[in-house]
Amino acid sequence: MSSRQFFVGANWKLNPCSRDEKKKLIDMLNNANFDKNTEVVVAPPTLYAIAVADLLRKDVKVAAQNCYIKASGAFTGETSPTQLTEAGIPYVILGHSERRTLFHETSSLVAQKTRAAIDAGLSVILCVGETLQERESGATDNVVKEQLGEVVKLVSSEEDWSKIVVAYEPVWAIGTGKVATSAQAQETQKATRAYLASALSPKIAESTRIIYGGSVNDKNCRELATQPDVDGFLVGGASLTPGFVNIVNANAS
Ligand SMILES: O=C[C@H](O)COP(=O)(O)O
Repeated sequence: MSSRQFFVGANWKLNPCSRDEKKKLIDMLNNANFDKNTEVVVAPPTLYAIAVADLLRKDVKVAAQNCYIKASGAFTGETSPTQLTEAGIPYVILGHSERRTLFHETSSLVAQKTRAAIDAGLSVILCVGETLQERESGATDNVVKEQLGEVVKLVSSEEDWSKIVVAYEPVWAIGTGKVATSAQAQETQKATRAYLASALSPKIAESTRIIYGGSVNDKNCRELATQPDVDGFLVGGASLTPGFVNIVNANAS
């Protein structure tokens, strides 16, 4: 049994839009019975991050969904990692496939953001994952290695990696209802851990949490959670529903 703490992140993406919806989600989280052994992190839209952190129970942490590589300057529309730290936001999601695809973020930029976020004192949920075409052509492990490899070039110490949670999110499973099988998630996450062992060190590989994201819901989470290299989840759509509580508790006995 691994000593890694189970981790469940809620990625609200660009939701909710109304104050009422936001309040309902916060009430749902504040009234939930969460497994005490699971670390729970909620990523609201950045505009709401401070308000959500103020209203949320203190055993649930808040993440931003993105940040820039610079602390300040003429970068219209961006959020700086230093500003997040100053605002008391401890986590940031970086490299989400929606950012890579819709906003053309390269693995190199994601790596620079990861470096900047850690330098500013943030912890990072670092997303990686392949497209359907890449999976079908047998390129999954290489795609994940390439994405992580850029980060490894800039972030290599044990201390820095203790601030990173790797989220394996196959692009074909995100928001599609097409969850990876537990065998597929385990196979890729095991290979990802093996890559971290060879590129960094066995110690870093053993202690880094590798979570799964992509159509996780309260029905499929328990089976996925049984896999030895699945250390938790990054949840999109289902994090906006009451079923999220069961996902947080997927690893509880
Ligand atoms: O960050 C979360 C992932 O994009 C998964 O989203 P989903 O659970 O809606 O498939």
